[in-house]
Amino acid sequence: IKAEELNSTDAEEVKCRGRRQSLKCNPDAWRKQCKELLGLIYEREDSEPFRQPSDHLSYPDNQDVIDTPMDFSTVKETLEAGNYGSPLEFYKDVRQIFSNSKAYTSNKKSRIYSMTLRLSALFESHIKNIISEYKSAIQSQKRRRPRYR
Ligand SMILES: COCCNC(=O)N1CCN(C(=O)c2ccc(Cl)o2)CC1
Repeated sequence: IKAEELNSTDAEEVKCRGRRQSLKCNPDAWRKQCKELLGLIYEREDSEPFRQPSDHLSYPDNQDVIDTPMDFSTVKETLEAGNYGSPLEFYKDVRQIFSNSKAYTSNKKSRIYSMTLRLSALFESHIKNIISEYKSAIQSQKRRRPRYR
């Protein structure tokens, strides 16, 4: 069979199988990428208040009870234990950290809250590519399922 006779999905698959597992085709590449992203976050002083679980109760202006506490050490442990099934689950937990801080503070100018704004800008700029590469790696692994009427 000639390469041009393959349809796009098969061609993708052949491309992925043939080549050593490059980032594009490797559905597990996201774990390492998320670890590196966490490293970037830990380098930022802005992450300091979020590296450990916070005792929310001791903060006077706690508007809402935080029903899902989250912090970066918990995210790090979950990732290193292999307990995230996809970068989307990682994304969900990290976003929880930022939304807790927002729910937490009464004034949007609070110092701690402004730290999460800078952190989430950094996070969002990196996580986008990790998730889209993951989705395309999954696509190229998928066999075309025959459609049964
Ligand atoms: C040194 O770190 C100890 C653990 N962290 C911690 O206690 N906190 C971080 C989470 N947090 C807030 O996001 C927040 C928003 C507005 C106000 Cl105020 O606080 C409350 C305080």
